Amino acid sequence: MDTQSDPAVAPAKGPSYASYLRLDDLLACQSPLSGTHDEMLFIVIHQASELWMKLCLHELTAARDAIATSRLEPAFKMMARVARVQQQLIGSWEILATITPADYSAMRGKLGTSSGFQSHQYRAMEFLMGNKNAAMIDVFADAPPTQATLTDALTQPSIYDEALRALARAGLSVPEGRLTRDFSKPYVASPQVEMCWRTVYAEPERHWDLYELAEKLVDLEYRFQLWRFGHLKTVERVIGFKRGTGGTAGVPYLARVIDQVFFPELLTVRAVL
Ligand code: HEM
Ligand SMILES: N[C@@H](CC(=O)c1ccccc1NC=O)C(=O)O
Repeated sequence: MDTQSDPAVAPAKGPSYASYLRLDDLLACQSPLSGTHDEMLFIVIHQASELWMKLCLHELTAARDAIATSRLEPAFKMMARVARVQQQLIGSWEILATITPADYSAMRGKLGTSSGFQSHQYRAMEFLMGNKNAAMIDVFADAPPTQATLTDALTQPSIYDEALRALARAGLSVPEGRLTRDFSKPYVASPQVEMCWRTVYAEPERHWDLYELAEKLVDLEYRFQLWRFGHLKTVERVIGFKRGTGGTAGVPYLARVIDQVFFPELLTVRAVL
C-alpha cells in the first residue's frame, strides 16, 4: 500500500479542515433563546445569509473598484459570481417558508425589537448598489464602529456611479452633475444618462463592454428585487399583517421598499428601444 498518499497515516501539514474553517467557533454560534424546534432553522438561515452577504460585499466592492480603473472583464467575472450568490439567497426563502405562523409566534417574543432592519451588511450592499439613504444608519447609533463603516460606504461611489464614469470615459455624454456629485445623496435619474444607455443598447457592436456592463447590472438588480419579493411573500405567509419587531408596519413597509430601484435609467431605457 502506498502509505505516503493515505491521509490516515500521512504526516500532518498545515491546518486541519476544522482549524482552517474555525469550525469550533462557527458551530458554537447558534444559541436559540426560545427552546422551540424551529429556532435553529431561523438562526442558521440568517447566519448563512449574512455569510453570503459578506461574500457579495467582497465581490461587489472589488467589481466597483475594477470598473473605476477600467478593468471591466474582471468586474464581469465578479458580478456573475454575485448573481449566483443572490440565487442562493433567494433559494433560502423556500426553506424558511417551512416555518408555520404558529411555530414562528412561539419564538417571536424572544426576538424583542431585533430585526433584519439592523443588518449592517444588507445596508452596505444597498449603498454599494446605489440605494443611498443616510437615515438608515441611525439604527446603528449604539455601535459606533458599524456606524463609521456604513458612513464610509454611504459616502463612496456606488457600482452604478462608477458605471456612469465608465460611460463618460468611453466618450458618452454623461452630465457632469452625475459624475462628480455628493455620493452620500440618493441618485436622481437623468434623461441624458438614459440617452447614453440607449446609445449602448442601440449599437452594442460599438460598445460590447458597456453593453455587457449594463446587462450585468440589470442581472444584479433583477435578483436583488427577487430577494426582496421573496422576503415580502415569506413575511406575509408567516406573520401576515402584524407590525415588524423593528418598528415598521411590516408587510406594507416591505412592499414600499420594492419600489426603490438601483439603476433607474437601465429600466426606463427599455421603453425607448
Ligand atoms: C420568518 C422570517 C422573517 C420575518 C417574519 C421577517 C420580517 C421582517 C419585517 C417585518 C421587516 C421590516 C422591519 C421590521 O419592522 O422589523 C424585515 C426587514 C428585514 N429583514 Fe426580515 N424577516 C424574516 C426573515 C429574514 C431573513 C432570513 C433575512 C435575511 C438576512 C431578513 C432580512 C431582513 C432585512 C435585511 C430587512 C430590512 C429590509 C429593508 O429595510 O429594506 N429577514 N423583516
Ligand atoms: N422583523 C421580524 C423579526 C425578524 O425577522 C428577525 C429578528 C431577529 C433577527 C433577524 C430577523 N429577521 C429578519 O427581519 C418580525 O417582525 O417578526
